[in-house]
Amino acid sequence: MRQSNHEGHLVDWLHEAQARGAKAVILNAGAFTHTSIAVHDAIKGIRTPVIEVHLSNPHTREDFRHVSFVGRAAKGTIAGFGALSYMLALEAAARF
Ligand SMILES: O=C1C[C@@](O)(C(=O)O)C[C@@H](O)[C@@H]1O
Repeated sequence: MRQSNHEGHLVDWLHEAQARGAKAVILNAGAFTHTSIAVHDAIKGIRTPVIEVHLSNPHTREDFRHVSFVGRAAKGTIAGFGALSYMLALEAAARF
């Protein structure tokens, strides 16, 4: 598990995930979810499936959180279940 406040780290780690043969990436991109074309393009640029995760359900929050550049590129999204969102994403990653 990795954490960074820097968008470029997320881009680099997505590329690294493919280079290292990761089975999947579970990604909570935080506020970059709603702003980052760079993260969107990195997800599109790798074959490794990316599962978008959020603790909260962004669709029940402010309008600006209703757009997800990550979600447009991800295999699927799990949101709104708090920490359980990560467990559900792990379960999904293990099954495909
Ligand atoms: O940083 C965060 C947290 C979040 O990704 C979540 O896990 O609920 C949802 C985002 O909208 C927000 O910017």
